[in-house]
Amino acid sequence: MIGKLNHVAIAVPNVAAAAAVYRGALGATVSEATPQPDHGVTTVFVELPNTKIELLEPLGDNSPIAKFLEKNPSGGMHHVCYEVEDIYAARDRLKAEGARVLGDGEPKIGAHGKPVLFLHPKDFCGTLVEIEQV
Ligand SMILES: CC[C@H](C(=O)O)C(=O)SCCNC(=O)CCNC(=O)[C@H](O)C(C)(C)COP(=O)(O)OP(=O)(O)OC[C@H]1O[C@@H](n2cnc3c(N)ncnc32)[C@H](O)[C@@H]1OP(=O)(O)O
Ligand SMILES: [Co+2]
Repeated sequence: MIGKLNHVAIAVPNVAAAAAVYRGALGATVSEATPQPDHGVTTVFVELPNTKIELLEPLGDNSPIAKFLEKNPSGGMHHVCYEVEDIYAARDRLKAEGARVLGDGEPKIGAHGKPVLFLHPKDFCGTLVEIEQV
């Protein structure tokens, strides 16, 4: 069911500083920062030959990554995103298998303008999993 690794996300306290590290020391191609108010984050994407790194900074008072950063003040690996062909079929299969789909269970439009869902880390080896329909 899951396909390519679309991105690995790193939550950071300051996305501009993190972007400068990737652009400078690591010599990567880095996007501009994009506020994503519906998701409570500001994102920067680092383009790699085979996938992307998503840098995330909290946006607003109820950011879903705020608590993660309290526990990891320097930042840390936050989630992985796998591609799926049909997000509704994937959701229904995951729910049938007893996995917890976060939020109201309805896909939201993510940073790439595609539908995304998140799955509870406790059901996936302690890793927050995002699925994105491509
Ligand atoms: C613009 C969209 C963009 C895209 O790619 O398109 C994005 O990726 S947006 C990314 C930000 N949005 C989200 O992360 C939405 C889904 N996340 C959530 O709903 C929350 O972060 C949640 C529920 C996973 C955790 O929320 P919170 O930290 O407030 O809850 P708890 O402290 O109760 O955590 C429960 C339990 O899970 C552990 N945890 C939390 N976050 C992670 C994580 N990133 N990876 C692994 N484990 C995580 C936490 O430590 C708790 O475990 P416990 O043993 O009970 O302490
Ligand atoms: Co993501």
